[in-house]
Amino acid sequence: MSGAAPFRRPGTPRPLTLAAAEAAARPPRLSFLTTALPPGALDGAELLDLLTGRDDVVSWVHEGRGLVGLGRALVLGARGAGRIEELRRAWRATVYASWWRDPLVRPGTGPVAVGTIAFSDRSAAESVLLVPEVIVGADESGAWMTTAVRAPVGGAPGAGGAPAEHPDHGALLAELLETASAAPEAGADRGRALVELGALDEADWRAAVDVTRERMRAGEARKVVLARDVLVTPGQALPTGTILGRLGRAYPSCWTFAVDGMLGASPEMLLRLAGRRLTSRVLAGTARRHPSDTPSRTAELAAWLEGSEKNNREHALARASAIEALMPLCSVVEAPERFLLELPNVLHLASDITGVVAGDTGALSLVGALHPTAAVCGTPRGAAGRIIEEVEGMDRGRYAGPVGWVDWHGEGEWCIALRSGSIAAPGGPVRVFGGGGIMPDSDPDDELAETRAKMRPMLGALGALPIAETGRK
Ligand SMILES: C=C(O[C@@H]1C=C(C(=O)O)C=C[C@H]1O)C(=O)O
Repeated sequence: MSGAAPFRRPGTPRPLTLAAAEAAARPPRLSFLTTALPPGALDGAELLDLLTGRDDVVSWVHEGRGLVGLGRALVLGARGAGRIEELRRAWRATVYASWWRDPLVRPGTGPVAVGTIAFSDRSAAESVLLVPEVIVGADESGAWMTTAVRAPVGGAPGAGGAPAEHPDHGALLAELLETASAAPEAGADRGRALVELGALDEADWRAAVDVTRERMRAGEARKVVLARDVLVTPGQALPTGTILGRLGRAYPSCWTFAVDGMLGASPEMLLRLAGRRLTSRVLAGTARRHPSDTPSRTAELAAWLEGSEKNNREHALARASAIEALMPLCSVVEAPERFLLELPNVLHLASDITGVVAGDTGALSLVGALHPTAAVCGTPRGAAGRIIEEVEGMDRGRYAGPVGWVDWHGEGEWCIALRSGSIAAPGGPVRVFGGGGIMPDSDPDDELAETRAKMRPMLGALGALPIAETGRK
């Protein structure tokens, strides 16, 4: 055990856990209260500092802004092919049945649920939408707090109903800041982390790449994204919030996320929907780099990647399939030239696609339409999905699935859960994932090295890399 108690305010009832289909039919009633935090209220603390030393946390932080949360007021769960649609309906019904007060009305204020969705329709892993008991958010205009509690029985639904008792936001923030400053320093690792093989060892994974190449050469698919996993036991029990702080400091331009034990620092924004405007970032095509590379070495790598025929083909397939998926949903789609995205562990070919969503399609419906993209599954989707299932030898769980948040009117932000791992029990071992797009002319050794580079953010945060390779500051 990590020694850090999960967040639980005295007197709060057990979290309400419901199957999404049941919640859609008989929605739970929550009460949400958002208040602005006064300027300077965070007292110099970063959002992720509020999670240090804690388990049962949620996170969605990019360049120091976003949402962090604690506890669970409600958990909605679903499995199978209809999981995203069931969760969407359940959340919509919950919002309709709930009371809230939100004087700010900005993205991320008011009722918000965070979610993590299994990659495959056939996964044994549950897909969830979770409402934290407390959220602290920050954007360029300031910070806020939202609390969620169960609504009293009898009040009318909707924003006009009876408010429930909410904790005092000022006192709650003071308590969070105090616990954060008392939490042990996140820097040093005491013991050595143990890294064990996952579903396939390295030789078997290279053989899986071989088989995949053969099947592609025979015409079965044009691109297939294969992944592998390792099991990491940190040298000391690490609370989830402590791991997140390390990820956020080492990879600030990524989205440091955590929902229900799935956590990581993803560079790939599946979609952001705000004011009907949609943004989606497609990453495909990768060069590995080392944190100690000189600028001229990085420039060489960048030139190699931008000129690599194989990587450009791989990127073009992923980009085209994202545009194709968005066209029927948007009145306008724009896809400017691809660019180079630099991260501490890898360089990627990247395309930022923007659009204006037609009608009232919400973020979760768009997630359902886009997932799984060619960047994490392949082209054509059906054939690539079959090959993955047959050769990868594992259930991906929520790895490479959508992770993000949705608000009261269906807008929100969703990434693809990459550079990630899953924790089954607080303080316990972490299953870390990494994958890469396989093309008919891929080299299995290169692809294996690429998966290692993509595991580096998580391995570094778990103390399983030499310190020089962590990118940690
Ligand atoms: C599959 C992963 O990454 C994806 C595959 C990429 C590639 O093959 O070049 C690049 C970015 C991601 O879309 C992963 O990080 O595990």
